[in-house]
Amino acid sequence: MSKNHTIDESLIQHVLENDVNSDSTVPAMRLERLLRERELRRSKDEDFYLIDGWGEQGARVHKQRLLVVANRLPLSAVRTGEDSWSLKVSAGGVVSALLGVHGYEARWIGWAGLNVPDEVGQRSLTHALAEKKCIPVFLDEETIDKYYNGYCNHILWPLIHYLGLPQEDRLATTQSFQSQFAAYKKANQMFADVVNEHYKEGDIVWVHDFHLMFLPKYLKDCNNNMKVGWFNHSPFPSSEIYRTLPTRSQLLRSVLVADLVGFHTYDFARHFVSSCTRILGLEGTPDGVEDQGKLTRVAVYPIGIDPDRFIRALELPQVKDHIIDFKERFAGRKIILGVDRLDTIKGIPQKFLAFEKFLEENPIWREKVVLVQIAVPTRTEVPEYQKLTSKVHEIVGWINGRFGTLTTVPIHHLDQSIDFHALCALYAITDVALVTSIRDGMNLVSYEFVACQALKKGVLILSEFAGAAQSLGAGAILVNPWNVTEVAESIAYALSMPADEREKRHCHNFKYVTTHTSQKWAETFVRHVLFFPVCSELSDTVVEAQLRTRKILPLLPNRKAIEHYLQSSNRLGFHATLTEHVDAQGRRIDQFREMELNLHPGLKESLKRLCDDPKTTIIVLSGSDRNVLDENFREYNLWLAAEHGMFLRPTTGDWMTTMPENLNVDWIDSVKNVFEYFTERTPRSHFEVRETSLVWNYKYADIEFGKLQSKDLLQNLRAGPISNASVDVVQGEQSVEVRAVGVTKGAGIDRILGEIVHHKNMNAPIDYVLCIGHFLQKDEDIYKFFEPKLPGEPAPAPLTFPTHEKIASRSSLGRNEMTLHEGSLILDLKGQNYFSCAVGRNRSNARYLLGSSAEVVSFLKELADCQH
Ligand SMILES: O=P(O)(O)OC[C@H]1O[C@H](O[C@H]2O[C@H](CO)[C@@H](O)[C@H](O)[C@H]2O)[C@H](O)[C@@H](O)[C@@H]1O
Ligand SMILES: O=c1ccn([C@@H]2O[C@H](COP(=O)(O)OP(=O)(O)O)[C@@H](O)[C@H]2O)c(=O)[nH]1
Repeated sequence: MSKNHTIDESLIQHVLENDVNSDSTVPAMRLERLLRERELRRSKDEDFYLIDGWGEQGARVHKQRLLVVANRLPLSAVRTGEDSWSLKVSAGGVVSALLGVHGYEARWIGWAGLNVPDEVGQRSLTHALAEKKCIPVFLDEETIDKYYNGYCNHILWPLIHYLGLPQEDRLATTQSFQSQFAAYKKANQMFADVVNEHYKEGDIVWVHDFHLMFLPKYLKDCNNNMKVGWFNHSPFPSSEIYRTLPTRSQLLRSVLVADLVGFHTYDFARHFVSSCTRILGLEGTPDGVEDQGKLTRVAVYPIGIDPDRFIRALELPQVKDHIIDFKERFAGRKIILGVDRLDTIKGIPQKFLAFEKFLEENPIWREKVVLVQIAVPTRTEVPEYQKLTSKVHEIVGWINGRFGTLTTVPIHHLDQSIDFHALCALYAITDVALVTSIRDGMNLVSYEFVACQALKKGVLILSEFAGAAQSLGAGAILVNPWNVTEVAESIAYALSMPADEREKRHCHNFKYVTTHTSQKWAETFVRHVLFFPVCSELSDTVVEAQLRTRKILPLLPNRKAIEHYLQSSNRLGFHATLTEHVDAQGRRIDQFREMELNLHPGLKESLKRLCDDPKTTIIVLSGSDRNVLDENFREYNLWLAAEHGMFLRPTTGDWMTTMPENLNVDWIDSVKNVFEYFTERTPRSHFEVRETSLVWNYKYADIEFGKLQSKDLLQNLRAGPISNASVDVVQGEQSVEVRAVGVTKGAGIDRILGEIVHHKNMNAPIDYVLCIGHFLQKDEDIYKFFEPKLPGEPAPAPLTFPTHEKIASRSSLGRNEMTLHEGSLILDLKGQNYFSCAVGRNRSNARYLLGSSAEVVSFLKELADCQH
């Protein structure tokens, strides 16, 4: 950090301390000017800035002190003399993300990356780091070896990334395992000691990652009032893998002492909770893990980057110079970029093998493309990493030897880290970024690439095993890195992708990356350590997944349906397909227009005529809520039934509820959280919250991606919010709906009919029913309701008017005298005056089929034209 930087900061600090109190907004022009200057200076001096004690926007001063505790400090130290040090920004996503967080009075506690055995060294390094608000934990050589190289990187890291426990030399492994575990605990205690030394009452302690799973326990053992959050940056594997770890229970129990436990994705959180339930026998709830009344909250906080830092950097002269230089160097060739720590989880060999396959299959590209791979050395003392380095070199040599020429090599491989400016320049000029992690907590390289691509709009090929696949999957090409053929084909596709598709994909991701920042991630997590909204407890799940079918349907015999209609005198019509996503001209709205439901314009006139016939009662029965129906049908003389019949509105009059009194809807908030999470990560998906159900709809999203996301969403619902709730999960073609048990259109109809008969004072049975709809399987019980007898089924009990009391108990309506004899028939369809009709779906419990909404429109027009 430059000298100017320090003066600048202290000036701002001075203004803050003298002009404002802790809670007020700072309007002063002076401060604004200083902030602008600081921004300008930051963009000039990108070497390093740390969580700096106040808001990036400069609007509000937070006095919240935060102790960030991570194994690695954001600065790694290199000794240049007995008491002099050079500090360099550490590599890795945790550091990058946390460097983008502002607004806290923060201190970072961690290891500086080397052993400093002597007192002079420790004192001078402590001093040098203090300027950057960093506090070192000094680990001795043996602890570093056994804790960091051993237990963390040889045992835990491969295990949580699904690579399993080390298997070679079982006896030695077992012996070293025990001493490594002891060192792990010792190191955690050393971190705890430093935290305790610097802790002030009211601080929040934010512990990061799998290196420090014992820390929450050690801290709380000392001071139970300390607020401690633990966030895991890596995957948490399925309990089937995790349970192989000999020390599995102790680690889980220590983490559970924290006030809040966070993960990047729902999958990781779910795996953690199920490990606690299966291994420790504790109870998993929608909010976390419960142990004898004590709840540890477990939640999802997907990390982000500081996008502005990258966007601003592209304007810097140093970056522009790099861009010119790289463009010259790689002139005439498309650039594929890989940026990874040289880690076993990053799938670097897989990436090279896929690239080799691509070159093999696409000779025309051989001299027109280069794969630039930045492989940042990491954990170089660990044998697996040493083996990986040799393996990677061998593959690079092989491919370059095979496809290189006297003037070009296909793979430009660097075993080095590069500086921030060069990295930004590389991101900006890249055509295709290639991320092939075989497992990755998130993968921030993919976010950084997107942030730097506003001009070029290059393609991101992203492993489906990276946490980032859930957030950037809509714009990326998702691949299985083990499938080299698929990756090779994706490279070919990405290199020749049309500009409009590139742009569309890039826009999805750019929007996500620039709105889901590391700042927001940190603010949400820290706020939740202090306060967390707790959901209520749930019971019983039912999952409806398959569309069960009866037969292939015949087309609706229009003539016959109309003839019977004309002969009848008390008709009932049900419709559920009157709304469509259409524009004013009746054209179906495409993916990139508005998503509001509108009454099909071609229907308006005929619907009006049908509704106004006194012999006909029309009911629109929908899953939508009351507002949607009011907006579309206000002007018509028909009945509206919203939320699958839970609410009913007569032709004239107000909405009433037909909802059973004991209906449990306590689960709605927790389901909403899951829907919100997936909606944010699935562009063009949306969800609706109603009083008795919620629907997540991905009809307008990319269908492939929507399907993938819906699978994840379902798994996460089942494992969490609805694991014990009285709900039905109904999968539509492109939707997932969660409803209170028993809410179906068929169940609704029973109550609705009673109301109508009563309301209209009907004194003759209904002698014609037309029921048209595109129903989910769950709602197809409506067809059966009117069906005298389905083939192979026993005849249903005849439908009669319910008693006065029965109706009154089902409804909130005030009641007049019944006009028909109780027990007399409501329906008199004679088996032939019933026309149930599915729309656009071949297999259904309906009797007939209409091919599309347009066919519904033309049939109803025909019907209206025939009546007088
Ligand atoms: O400190 P090292 O041993 O050199 O390792 C570097 C970091 O690697 C891991 O990063 C993870 O965090 C990223 C940000 O959340 C995430 O995007 C990535 O997928 C993870 O691998 C590790 O978890 C960190 O603790 C290390 O510092
Ligand atoms: O030479 C380099 C190349 C990359 N990075 C950074 O390393 C981080 C890698 O984070 P990611 O989440 O992708 O994976 P991790 O290394 O944390 O597992 C990114 O922020 C990169 O900008 C770095 O510091 N030096």
